[in-house]
Amino acid sequence: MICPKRTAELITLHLAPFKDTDPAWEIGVSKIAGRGIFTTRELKRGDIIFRDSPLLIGPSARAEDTLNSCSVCFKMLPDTKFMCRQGCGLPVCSLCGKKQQHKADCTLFKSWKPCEPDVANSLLIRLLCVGRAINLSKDQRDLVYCLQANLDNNHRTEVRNAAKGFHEFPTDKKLIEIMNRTVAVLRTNGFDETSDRSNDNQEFLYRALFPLFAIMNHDCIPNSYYTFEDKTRNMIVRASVDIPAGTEVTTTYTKLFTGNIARHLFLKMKKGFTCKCSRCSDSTEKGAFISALYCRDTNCTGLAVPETTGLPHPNWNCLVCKQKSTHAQMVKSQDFASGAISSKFNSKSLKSVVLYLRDKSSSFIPDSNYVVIDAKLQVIARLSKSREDCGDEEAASKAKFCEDLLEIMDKLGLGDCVMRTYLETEKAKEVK
Ligand SMILES: C[S@@+](CC[C@H](N)C(=O)[O-])C[C@H]1O[C@@H](n2cnc3c(N)ncnc32)[C@H](O)[C@@H]1O
Repeated sequence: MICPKRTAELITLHLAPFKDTDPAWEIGVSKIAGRGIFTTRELKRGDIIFRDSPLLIGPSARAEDTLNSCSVCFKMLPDTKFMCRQGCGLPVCSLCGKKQQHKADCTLFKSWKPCEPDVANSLLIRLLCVGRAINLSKDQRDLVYCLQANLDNNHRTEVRNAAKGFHEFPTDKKLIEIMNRTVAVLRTNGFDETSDRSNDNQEFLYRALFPLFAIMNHDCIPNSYYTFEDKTRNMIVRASVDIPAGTEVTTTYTKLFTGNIARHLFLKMKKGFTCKCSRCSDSTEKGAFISALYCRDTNCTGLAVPETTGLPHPNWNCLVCKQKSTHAQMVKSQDFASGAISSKFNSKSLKSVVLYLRDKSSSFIPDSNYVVIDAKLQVIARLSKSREDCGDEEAASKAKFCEDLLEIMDKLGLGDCVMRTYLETEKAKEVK
């Protein structure tokens, strides 16, 4: 572990523009893992803990993304003629094309001679965030190197694959090492392909490295949440709940509404660790029962929950009749319920989905299960855009769905977060 003091020095330099003379945070040794962030004073729910600005940022440009977003401001561009005319292979808007940032990017990419500069190539565009590390100052580079980098077998693939899109990609070992290291740092700490940040209803057109945020460890019931300032893309981290002085500040790397098994798998596969937080050690997830299914015994009305062994295929226990089931047996019920609910969505009538979730689905899957939660979230999102074929009755159900999800959040002990604000706002729209 790199010394918390040196990390704090470099981060303080990076955050100097915020002129925060009395920070509410400090970096220390964590009981969860390595370094962590701790409060220097008591904070109330909603208080700002820190602001952070991206040390590196670039288009996310994953294979499945549309590539016509500006590589500097990330605004969506028209579908055609969005590539830089200077031949660097990057999409850019006419305003940003004149900015210093694009000039530096353009010079760098042109020097590597893109093979097809007029064609948007996701591998090349995605590499921009990593390439920008080459032009960082010494202190900034030291800060990148100061952050944890989980060096798995794949971390060299990104640069190796993108290199094929250039005629003269650098062969200098030091430059390649900087880029590979940056990929690993982004994957471990950043808003990157491996992070599932849509949890809080926030979508990202970019990948970015926020260095102070990168020191925060994960908890499935975090005590902080983040939002972004529209214009600057700076991050603001606030207390979700009241936090005593000297407490570790945590965030979540997963969606808030996924069950124990799915979170375990995600954290293990994508982040390389096993979470041992209080939610993960409780098969009922604090009584929120997000993974729970009905007991397989048709004479029993109990809920079955997976054991908290951390295994991908745990045994399940009924909390009433104590019947044990294998994971394979329970997955059948889960798959049946998912199939039934998604076929309703395929029918295109939103009204029929709402009525199904309101009156029918609880006969075969508990309302607390994440499949139902996901379906309710989809209904809320669709109804917030348009009424489709729904009337007042379904609008009232939307308010009820928001209430159901807020209740689940309360059971989990989740305080303020973007999801809570969203659900409260959507509920208020229907309750006049
Ligand atoms: C974004 S970093 C967090 C800061 C890190 N502790 C450090 O010293 O730089 C993410 C890494 O921290 C560790 N980590 C974070 N939360 C954890 C948790 N709840 N349990 C175990 N390890 C965790 C994992 O190694 C993970 O890959």
